[in-house]
Order: sequence, then structure tokens, then C-alpha cells
Amino acid sequence: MTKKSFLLDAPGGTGKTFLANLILAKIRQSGKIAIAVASSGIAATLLKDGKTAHSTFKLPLSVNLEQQSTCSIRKNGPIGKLLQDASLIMWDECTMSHRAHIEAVNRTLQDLRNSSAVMGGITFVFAGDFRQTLPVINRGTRADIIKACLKSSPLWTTIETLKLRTNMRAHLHGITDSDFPQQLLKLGGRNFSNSKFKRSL
Ligand SMILES: Nc1ncnc2c1ncn2[C@@H]1O[C@H](COP(=O)(O)OP(=O)(O)OP(=O)(O)O)[C@@H](O)[C@H]1O
Repeated sequence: MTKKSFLLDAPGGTGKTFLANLILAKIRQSGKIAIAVASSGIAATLLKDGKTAHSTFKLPLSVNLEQQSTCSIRKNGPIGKLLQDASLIMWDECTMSHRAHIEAVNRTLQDLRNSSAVMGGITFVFAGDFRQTLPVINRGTRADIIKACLKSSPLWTTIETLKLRTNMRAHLHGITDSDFPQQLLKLGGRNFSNSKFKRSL
């Protein structure tokens, strides 16, 4: 594989967080540094030693796509050194984050690691599901939200997408109705047609 940035693109319940924790454990077990962040606090608590992306990367509070923002991290500070030495960064629920934040992290890592490679050459694993919550834009239109998504970023073409398909949550709970995961996908894709289920939503 030539690309060093990956997206675990998978519907809810297919095991993104489970796999993320396995990857983190594997890297850390070999004595290397694997940093775990998530876009929301709740998602961060589900990752081993996870923190929010805002806290770890000192993300700029205001987002502006016109400005080439970077994160407030000093090269010689503890976080700067950690990011220089890290082997892997895992960013869960990345689909909720504004792409300006992800682009700011890219510029910061390039600066910290003196590299023009994407994410400063570090292996970066994003995880998320575009069917779930997208970036929240205050009074934003649908177009504004799409513009804020990672998919609209120039970085998107540098990311290799990997898919998980089996709904492990349904599988583990013995949900044998094979339609359920399909219905969930349709609901996410806004083409759900079961009127009985629609009424109970
Ligand atoms: N390979 C696996 N083997 C056993 N259990 C698994 C596996 N993958 C996931 N699970 C279990 O399935 C459930 C759902 O997994 P997980 O929370 O990682 O999914 P997710 O894709 O992150 O879901 P969501 O998008 O809703 O947060 C969890 O209880 C997890 O422990």
C-alpha cells in the first residue's frame, strides 16, 4: 500500500471502535507510540487512552477555510515531541469534524516533522461514518455542511478508504433478521421505506 492515510468507513455497529482499539494495542505492544483521538468526548472515552482531537492537537477555535490555520503546538513542547515520535494517529468519528481542523493538523504535522508528505508522513487512520453526524455548521445550509466535510478536502484523494460491512452489534445480540443492517443503511441513506418503522421514529 502506498498511501499512508486510511479511512475506516463503516456503518454503525460494524466495529470501527473495536478495530481501532485493536490497532492501537498492536502498535503500543511493539513499544511504538500510537495516539488516539476522537471528534467527540464520548467517542474519545471508548478508545484506549483516547482524548478529544481538540485537546490533543490544540485545534484553532474558529474555523476558516480561507486561512491556512495551524494548531498551537510548539516543536519543542511535550505534545510537539510526542507527535514527532508517534508511529500512528487514530482519529475516530472524524466525519463529525470540520475539514479545516483536519487540514490544520496536516499543516502542523508537516511543520513538526519537517516533511511535505501528507500528515508529515505519519500513518494516519481515520474512522467514521458519513451516514451519522456531519460537521455542525451554525445556521449552515446543506451546501455549507458538505463543503465542511472531509470528503470536500484536497486531502480526501490522499486517503485510502477501507470498509467494514458486517453489523457486529446486531450479530452479537442475536438479531437474526438479516434485513435489519440493510434497513439501517437505508435509514442513513435517507431512502427508508418501511412506514411502520418510520412512524415509530
Ligand atoms: N471483530 C469483532 N469481534 C467481536 N466483537 C466485535 C467485533 N467487532 C465489533 N464487535 C463488537 O460489536 C459492537 C459494535 O462495535 P463498535 O462499537 O466498535 O462499532 P462501531 O462501528 O464503532 O459503531 P458506532 O458507529 O455505532 O460507534 C461492540 O460491542 C464490539 O465489542
